[in-house]
This record gives sequence, C-alpha cells and structure tokens, in this order.
Amino acid sequence: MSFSIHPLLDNGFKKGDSNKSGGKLYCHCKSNRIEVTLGSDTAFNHACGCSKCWKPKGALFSIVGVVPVDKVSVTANSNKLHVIDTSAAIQRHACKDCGVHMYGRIEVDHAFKGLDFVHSELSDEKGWQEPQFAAFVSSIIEQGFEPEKMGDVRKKFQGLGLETFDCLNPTLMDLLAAHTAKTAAPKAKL
Ligand SMILES: N[C@@H](CCC(=O)N[C@@H](CSCO)C(=O)NCC(=O)O)C(=O)O
Ligand SMILES: [Zn+2]
Ligand SMILES: [Zn+2]
Repeated sequence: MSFSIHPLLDNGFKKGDSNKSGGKLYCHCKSNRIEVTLGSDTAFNHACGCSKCWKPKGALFSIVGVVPVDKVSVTANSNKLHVIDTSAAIQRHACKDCGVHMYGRIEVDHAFKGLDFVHSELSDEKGWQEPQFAAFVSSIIEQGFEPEKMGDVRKKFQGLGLETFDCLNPTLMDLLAAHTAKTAAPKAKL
C-alpha cells in the first residue's frame, strides 16, 4: 500500500483493556516534555481525517478520543502550551516547540462541551481504548490525497473492522443534532 493511514493501524490493532483508568501523555520534545495526566480512558476513540487534528508524520489520519475535562490535568511544562487556533470550536492546546496537540477543549456552547479531545498514542502505556470508527474520511482529499485512491483507504478501514464516515459517526452526529434542536428557536414537532 502506498499510504499510511496511521502507524498504529496500518498493521492491525489490539482491543484495549476495559479496566484502563488513564495514564500520562507526553509531547515529542527531547527535554522538558509537556506531561498531561488523564484520570480515565478515552471514549469514542476514532481515526480522524480532518485537517485540524494532530497526526504523526506521514499518517493520513489522526487517532483521537475524548475524556471528561475534570479528568485532564497538565502536570509538567504547561508554560510550553499554546492554543493553535483560537477561532476553532475545539481549542487545541499544542506544544510550542514540537507542535504536538496535548488536549483540545471546548469553551463555547456545544454538544461536546465538558469533554477534552486527546491522543492516547502520546502515552507510553498500552491498553487504551482501540479506535471505534473512522471519521472525516473524505477530508483527506482537501489536504491533497488523490480522490482515485479513496476506495483503497475505505477498504483498508473495512479490513480493520472500522466503519468509515465523512463526518462523525451516527451516535455523535445525533448528539450534535439533539443539541442544535435544544438550543435553536422552538419549532413544531415532527
Ligand atoms: N473538512 C474539515 C473538517 C474539520 C472538522 O469539522 N473537524 C471536526 C472533527 S475533529 C475530531 O473528530 C470538528 O469537530 N472540528 C471542530 C474543530 O476543529 O474545532 C477539515 O478537514 O478541516
Ligand atoms: Zn513538545
Ligand atoms: Zn479531526
């Protein structure tokens, strides 16, 4: 295959440990690494093809999941963090030196407010929740991937047992839509 969807997925992956209760994430700096301590495993862990999520070099997809905000703390070198795009819904706090995204927090009114987006591959430990699906798959075309090869990408995910979506999966899309319905002006019920 002439592409890597992600180094942790290319050759298959193992199921996580259902008793996993968190661990530490580190940025990629050689010294003075930013350390983020998570007090729980991730949920909704997924491969994301969007242009905003952090991906390891050469990978087409990021692997990202969510953790409750109160289970996330920066435990070393917080001075190296900055928000890469203050206008984004997800405020991605990244290392100023190596560029790795340590956590993404939502401060605005949003269905996922209260959940931080994190990359469990930044941990040295095993057992984190395995990816559940692939999201924003067509977004890789926006970043230069040849549309003709999309069938191969989708086949690769299929072979791994991961469903592909061009936005989020139905559960998360339903949560987003329910939040919109709740916050929008009242309408007649369908
Ligand atoms: N085609 C765009 C999509 C970007 C996008 O909407 N990303 C999603 C998913 S990120 C994790 O699953 C999102 O919710 N973004 C909100 C934000 O980043 O603030 C692209 O590729 O850029
Ligand atoms: Zn760093
Ligand atoms: Zn993304």
